[in-house]
Amino acid sequence: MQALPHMLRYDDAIVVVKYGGHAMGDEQVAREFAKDMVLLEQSGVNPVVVHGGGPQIGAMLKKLGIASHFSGGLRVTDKATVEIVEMVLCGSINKQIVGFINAEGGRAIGLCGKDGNMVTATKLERHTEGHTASDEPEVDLGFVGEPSKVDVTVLDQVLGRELIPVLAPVAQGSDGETYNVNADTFAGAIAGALGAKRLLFLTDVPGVLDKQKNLIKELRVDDIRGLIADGTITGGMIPKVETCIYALEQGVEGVVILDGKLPHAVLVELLTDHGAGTLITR
Ligand SMILES: Nc1ncnc2c1ncn2[C@@H]1O[C@H](COP(=O)(O)OP(=O)(O)O)[C@@H](O)[C@H]1O
Ligand SMILES: CC(=O)N[C@@H](CCC(=O)OP(=O)(O)O)C(=O)O
Repeated sequence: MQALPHMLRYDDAIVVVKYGGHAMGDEQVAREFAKDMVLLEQSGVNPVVVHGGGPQIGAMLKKLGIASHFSGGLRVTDKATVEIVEMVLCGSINKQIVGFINAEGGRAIGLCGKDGNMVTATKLERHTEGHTASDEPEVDLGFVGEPSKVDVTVLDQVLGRELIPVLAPVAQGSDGETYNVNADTFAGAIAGALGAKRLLFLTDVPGVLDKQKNLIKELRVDDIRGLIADGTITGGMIPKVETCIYALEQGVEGVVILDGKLPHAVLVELLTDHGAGTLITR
């Protein structure tokens, strides 16, 4: 009964769930995640899954003897690397998640940004090794893109028809090239374009932590800027909270960062009174 008011609140709402590569490491957890997506869909919510796969791309590149490194949290992506990124994200990972959802009785449809011109990317033209040091050498990230246009026509066709879209963060550039897009950024662009009620980031920490490593349950956009400035938020959490700010500015009502390894994290967050992670609002 505790879930009922929450189910009413999310009835027919779009919830974008970004499922990070670290969170999906354990098969049992991935199957539980798939079950949660089916339950949400059956409860009248419209879940849209955007998955990552950084560690899995890394493992495949290693197997093939292709060296890989990151700059400012993004993978430097040459021609050979982008082929593997597309193979791993749009191929094995996307189809594995689709399969897990289908195995739980759902009907998933696996797509990437290229399908129906959903996400068009432009080459990300930045940047220096660090986030702030201007004297550091410029790094060419190669085929790393940022979404420049989102066309939700395909998703509009899919949502509300008992289908669960599962999206891989690969996009086509207006130059015809294939681009590797950070999955957080991709999820933020999709959530913004769909006017999602919630954007959930499933990661490997309980949420945004303070300096004493305690969970911060609620944050406003202005608090985030302070936490970055004073060094509380660092590393991979920076692009994540920057995406939160972008999505909120695009009209998403609330963004939650939570631990994807927690059993049924999404259900606890959406359908219980206490929630599961850090809720970020405007
Ligand atoms: N204040 C903070 N609270 C929580 N995590 C933080 C914080 N600052 C930095 N981090 C780091 O951010 C990481 C999450 O980002 P990332 O590794 O990119 O996740 P994902 O692979 O799920 O996208 C955490 O594992 C943690 O090491
Ligand atoms: C440009 C860039 O860095 N792309 C990421 C795409 C996958 C991703 O973002 O996966 P996680 O969410 O698991 O980190 C990469 O190549 O690893």
